[in-house]
This record gives sequence, structure tokens and C-alpha cells, in this order.
Amino acid sequence: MPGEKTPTPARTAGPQPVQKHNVGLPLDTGWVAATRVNRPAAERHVAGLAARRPADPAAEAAWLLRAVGLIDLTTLSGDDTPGRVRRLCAKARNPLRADLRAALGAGPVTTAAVCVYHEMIAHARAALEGSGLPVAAVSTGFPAGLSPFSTRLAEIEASVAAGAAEIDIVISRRHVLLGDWQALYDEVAAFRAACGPAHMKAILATGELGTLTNVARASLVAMMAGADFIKTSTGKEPVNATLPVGLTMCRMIRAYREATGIDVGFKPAGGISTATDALDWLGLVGEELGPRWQEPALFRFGASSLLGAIERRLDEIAFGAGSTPRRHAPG
Ligand SMILES: O=C[C@H](O)COP(=O)(O)O
Repeated sequence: MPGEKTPTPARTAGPQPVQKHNVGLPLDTGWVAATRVNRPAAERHVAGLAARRPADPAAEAAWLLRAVGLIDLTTLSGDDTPGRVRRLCAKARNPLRADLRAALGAGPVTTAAVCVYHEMIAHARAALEGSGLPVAAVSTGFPAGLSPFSTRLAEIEASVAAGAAEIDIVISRRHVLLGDWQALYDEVAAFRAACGPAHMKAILATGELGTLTNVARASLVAMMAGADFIKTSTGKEPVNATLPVGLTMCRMIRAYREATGIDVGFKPAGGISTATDALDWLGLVGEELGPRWQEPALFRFGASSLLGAIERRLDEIAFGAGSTPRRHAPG
């Protein structure tokens, strides 16, 4: 692990196959009510992932190269500037140094996308021109999702018009906490309609949903309402992506697929910042959903600092321990 076999070292750089939209289902409240999750069982299950990380450095490097191609490289800060976004996009186009790729025998690689606030879409689009890399925009009053509903819809429409190919919406947590599944369904379905041709990722903000049962039910309702991806967190909650939450969401993606034949993508996000985190998440989706969920059409890491950590670990593998301080600025 993570997965049945070592992957090809690096995915081809550039545009990736686009997954068809999830057409959704009418809200099935019976299915939602019957869905429950046992937290101790979920915690026991994910505790085994560490033991299944790749044992040899070549396999680890291959999985880490795979992980680079799955990152939605993100900046979501109040002090974002066009210059910061341009530097981020340069990194997305060319995430690993040529000497490091050569030492690892890897071909060209890019991240999966760049993820920014609405105001930065035009700058990201300009900086990514010709690369085929999509721009994802967080939306609907990210991160809290508490602006007026009409404003949230207008924000989606403005971001699609500005060229965002992927829209990361946030749900109203209160609908989950109050068990108002119809309100959640209606909200996500309206967001889906506003996205038009853009792919929609539904951020559940799982750290604010209280229980894994709520995470499972919210996942199901978001998929019924047409989410193309379900995403754990904004990165701004006190608790962001955790493996028990990830297991729960993967199991719901599997259940939805078994019931409908529709593949919904998964995006863990928030606090994923080490190479071993990346290996554990890839192991989880490989075990629960299979190798198609280790490709960018169905899996993304939402992360601002994961790429640097992977690069440092690949450096150690390629050039030996002690290489990192010479090659990377601290931090
Ligand atoms: O969607 C992406 C997250 O906001 C990134 O969170 P992070 O800064 O903890 O990696």
C-alpha cells in the first residue's frame, strides 16, 4: 500500500480527463435516516494504514510523485496578491526541480489545479495560460457560507464567468446540525445549477458537523443533490481533514456508486501537510474505492503546504538524508 502496486512514476503533465457531471438523485430521506457510522470502528480501521505505507524508497517516491499530480495547489489568505498567485501557478506548472525529477527518473509533472478566491481567478488564468491546468475557485461565502443566499449564487456565476472550471462551494452547517436534509439538498442543488459547465466540489466542513453519522448523511445528501466531488474541509475549521472522516466519506461514495453507477470524486483538504499524510490518504482511497480514485479525475488533495513537504522527502530519497537544508529554504 498505498494501493495494489507501485504506480508509474509520474502522470503526464497537462490537461487531465474530465469526469462527467453527477446528475444526482431525488432526495431519499429514508436512505439518509438509515445511514449510521460507528466511530470506534472507523478509528480502528484507519489506525492500520500506517503499517501499510510503502516499505522501499523507490515505491514511496513513485507514490509521492503520483501525489504531486493530485494536488489542488491552494492559496486562500486574506493577504493574497497577484504576485503570490503567479508564483503559485509557476509552481503548479512545474512543481519539482528538473534535477530532482532526473534523479528520480520522472518525466514532466504538474499539479492537478490551482485553487484561489474569486478575486484571484483572472490572475491565475493568465499565469496558467497554455498549460491546460484548471482554476478552482472557492465560493458561496467561503469559509463560513453565511452570506445571503442570492449573493452566494451570484458568486458562483461570477467565478464561472471569470473562467473557473471548478467551484468549491461550502454547505450551511446548520442544515446538517438541525437534520434539515431537504434544506441541504435544495441548497446544494441550487449551487449545482449555478455552476453550469463547471465541476462542483461540495465542502462539508466536517470538523463542524459533530458526528461521523452527520458526515455520512451530509455526504449522501450532497451527492444526491449533484456534487461532482465531496470535500472534507475549508482548511479554516479547528479540525480539518482526518482519516476517520475520510473513511466515512469514501464509504458513502462507494454506497452511492453501488446504488446509482455514478462516480463521485473525493477531496480531503485542510491540514494535509506531510509526505506520510499523502501516503495514508492514497492508501485509504486505494483500499476503499480502487485505483481510479488515485487519479485527478476523481481525487484531489486540497493543500497549501503539502507540495513543499513532498519535495523535501523526494530530495531525501533521491540525494540522501541531509540534502534538504542545502536545497530548500527553511519553513
Ligand atoms: O482547500 C484547501 C485548504 O484550504 C488548504 O488547507 P491547508 O492550508 O491546511 O493545506
